[in-house]
Amino acid sequence: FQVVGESGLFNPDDVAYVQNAGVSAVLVGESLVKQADPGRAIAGLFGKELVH
Ligand SMILES: O=P(O)(O)OC[C@@H](O)[C@@H](O)c1c[nH]c2ccccc12
Repeated sequence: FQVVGESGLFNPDDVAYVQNAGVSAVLVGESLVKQADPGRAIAGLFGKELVH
């Protein structure tokens, strides 16, 4: 089965933290809907800049 990390993930450190704890997917809500540019916010969460 898949373990999902959810809630309270606001930055790349948070995502890395739950990944280190063994999750294979993340569910992010608040930190994305508060961003003006969700695509960029997703890229930022995973430590990548979007090509533009
Ligand atoms: O906004 P956050 O803290 O990133 O959380 C996202 C998500 O985990 C959360 O919205 C959620 C997970 N399961 C739910 C079920 C119903 C409503 C909301 C949720």
